[in-house]
Amino acid sequence: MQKKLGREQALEYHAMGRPGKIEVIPTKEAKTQRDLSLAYSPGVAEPCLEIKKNVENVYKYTAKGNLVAVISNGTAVLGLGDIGPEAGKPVMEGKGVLFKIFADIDVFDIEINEKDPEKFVQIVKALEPTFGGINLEDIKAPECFYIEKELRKQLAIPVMHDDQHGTAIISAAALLNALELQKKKIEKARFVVSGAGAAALSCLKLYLALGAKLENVMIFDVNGFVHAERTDLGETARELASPKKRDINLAGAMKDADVFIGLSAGNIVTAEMVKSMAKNPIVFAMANPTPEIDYEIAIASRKDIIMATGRSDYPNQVNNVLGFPYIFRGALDVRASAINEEMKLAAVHALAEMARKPVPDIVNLAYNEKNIAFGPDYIIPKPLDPRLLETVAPAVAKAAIESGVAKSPIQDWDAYKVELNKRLGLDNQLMRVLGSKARSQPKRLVFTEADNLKILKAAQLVFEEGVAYPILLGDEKKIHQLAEENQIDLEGFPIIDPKDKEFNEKRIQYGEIFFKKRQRKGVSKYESIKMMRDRNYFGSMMVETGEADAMLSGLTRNYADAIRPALQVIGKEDSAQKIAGMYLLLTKKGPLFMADTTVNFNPTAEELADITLMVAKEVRNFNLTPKIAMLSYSNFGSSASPEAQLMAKARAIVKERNPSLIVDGEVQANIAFNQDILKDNYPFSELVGQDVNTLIFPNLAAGNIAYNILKEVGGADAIGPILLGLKKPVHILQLGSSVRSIFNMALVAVISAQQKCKNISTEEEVKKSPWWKKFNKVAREI
Ligand SMILES: NC(=O)C1=CN([C@@H]2O[C@H](COP(=O)(O)OP(=O)(O)OC[C@H]3O[C@@H](n4cnc5c(N)ncnc54)[C@H](OP(=O)(O)O)[C@@H]3O)[C@@H](O)[C@H]2O)C=CC1
Ligand SMILES: CC(=O)C(=O)O
Ligand SMILES: [Mg+2]
Repeated sequence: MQKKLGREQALEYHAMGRPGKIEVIPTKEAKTQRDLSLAYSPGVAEPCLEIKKNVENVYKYTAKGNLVAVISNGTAVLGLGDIGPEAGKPVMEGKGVLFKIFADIDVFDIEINEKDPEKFVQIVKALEPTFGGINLEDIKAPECFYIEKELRKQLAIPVMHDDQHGTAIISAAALLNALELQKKKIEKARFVVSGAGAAALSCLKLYLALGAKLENVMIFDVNGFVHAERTDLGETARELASPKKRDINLAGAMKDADVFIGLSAGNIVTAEMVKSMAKNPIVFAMANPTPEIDYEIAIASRKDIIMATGRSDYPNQVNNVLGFPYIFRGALDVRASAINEEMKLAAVHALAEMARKPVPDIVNLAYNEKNIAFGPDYIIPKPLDPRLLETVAPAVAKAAIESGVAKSPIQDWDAYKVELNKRLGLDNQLMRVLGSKARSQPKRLVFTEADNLKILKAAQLVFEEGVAYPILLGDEKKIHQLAEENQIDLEGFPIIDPKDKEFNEKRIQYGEIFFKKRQRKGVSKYESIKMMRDRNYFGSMMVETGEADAMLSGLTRNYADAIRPALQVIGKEDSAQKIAGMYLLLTKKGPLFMADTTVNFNPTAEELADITLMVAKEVRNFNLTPKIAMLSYSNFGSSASPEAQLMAKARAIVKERNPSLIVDGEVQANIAFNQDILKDNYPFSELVGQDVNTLIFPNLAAGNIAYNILKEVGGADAIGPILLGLKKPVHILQLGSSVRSIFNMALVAVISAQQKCKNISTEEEVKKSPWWKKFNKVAREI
């Protein structure tokens, strides 16, 4: 149910906070006077002199080895044409983001105001000392061919024009698989290529290297059939042009063709043309953002087709994001002096083979599919597949070594793979897993403060991301006005104002249920019904009665007021147990779960044990094994104070109740994370050899202070508070949370609803459930 993005959202995404998508972050301490003397003058002179003595030392003492320039002059930006260097900058920044998140490569995006190829080459050449590699991007043909050829000749670092070779590599991998599935031989296949630009001609060259025959190829550009007698062709187009002039157009050429390759412009191919192709045709319509033929039209035109586009919203996305991060990763890691044909072919085969292997669950989850498997709808790996890095980068690195362009060959390939996976960042992976898990079974989520702009934006986001079906509580008029003022499309979500007379009956029904629960706790029937005018009671009751699956509240209320209704209406999982609050911190070292940060001020050892066991259960919900440190200011009995003994005692109770849980303490936080000290001084500890991911604090003050310091000073993202111990998922947001934090909490709420409320799971069922039945406008739109 993922929705198309709106213009406003795209603009707001780029403009919000610090404009643009990137910043520079120092990698060394630079806080004290000493740090500064090392980072800059006088200390910095030492690496300068070492590099002066031997220029190769630049890789040892500077960021060059992991730094790629994404360079464009904005003359062929996506399929938008010559829009200029400034207008191309968002694409180049975006590419920087993809390099970073998929392969941990740092990027400076450089937009150059120069169309003259010779001058462009001179400018880029002069940048060589700064970078470990150069990714040329969105430079139009035929200039791009000359520019890349010259730079490859003149520079000793890898240079790749991604629109040419990235596209060629990915589409070639997809083509090999499609040909196999369609039982066609590349040598015999008849190709029609639409476009004679950077991408199209390079793709064709690579297909020829893989066995395609030029005599079986017909190329078309904006002026029609590309043949040797034409005088308007660039050098590369001339090389590949048909030797004979023929009176034929695209439609004529496509008759009986086996393969159509489109890298030109949108909507230039018709269903009739596809119908006229040979049996089992392959159609790659890769123009962005509009393909040469619409996916739906193409697949409706015949059953035996294999169809791919450059878009993420259809199967078989042939897009260069599958290549450039990993190709450069492999090239940088062996200090390759170029990206040569061998390396490109290695990437092609690695990608093609990867698509034939069974797909891990995390990929199925990420795409909300049950069983992605090699076949007509899956001929190329998916961009969110975490195996791409450990598959493509080593293949490229190996080919660089074997073809003699690697200056720093890799010795230990197993260690290299481990290093690559570390680069992916556990926190990124975790967020992807959470997103995927939530999307696999979206739930109905009540937002009690829907007359707040941040909540409305978050509700829109969770719906668009396919994470949840929002139910909005609040003043309907106010909500609509806010939505209108801020161009938020409410998609017709149910809007319920519990105070409205329209909901009299519902208030009575909920009030009676509530009265049964609280009648001996000092609440009268009249009061019970009246209390249902309060959105927190009403929302909690929706969850309690199964008319919704989870609830988010608290953005504008104090914690105690927000949590009370949930406790009274829904109650605890186990009446004897405590409830507790946990935070998930996404730190540079990976995710850290911290408790209790929000509910229990001074828990006893028994209560701490309860909290620890609840946290352990929740950590497993995140697909992680809890490795728990019970924190204090002393280590394993080094202090006899009651405070220190409290944590040792809590740990003993936990072990008694769950002997297999990895948990130890009392221990200081720094020791819990320092394997050397642990091994040397406390070899008996269960934490030796374990990456601690869960911290239990002796009291609320310590936990709360610690997570806030990590967040504010350490720059960690905080998700929480995640309320533990309630029968059904209700989470109380922090006062003033950002839209992103609310979204993250929605993921958490949906995931726990998946465990706790298995009743509603499919879109069909949601449409039938009470609030949607009532608001049948939504039922139509979901
Ligand atoms: N899916 C992917 O990963 C990628 C997709 N692309 C897409 O491919 C397209 C081309 O990009 P690129 O090669 O960099 O750009 P170029 O400007 O280098 O090439 C565009 C080519 O398309 C031709 N063309 C334009 N309109 C038509 C038409 N109506 N009929 C036939 N040919 C036409 C042009 O002809 P002429 O020269 O005569 O004007 C030119 O040969 C873009 O849409 C781009 O988004 C590009 C890279 C990667
Ligand atoms: C994907 C890409 O690089 C392009 O469309 O230009
Ligand atoms: Mg491009």
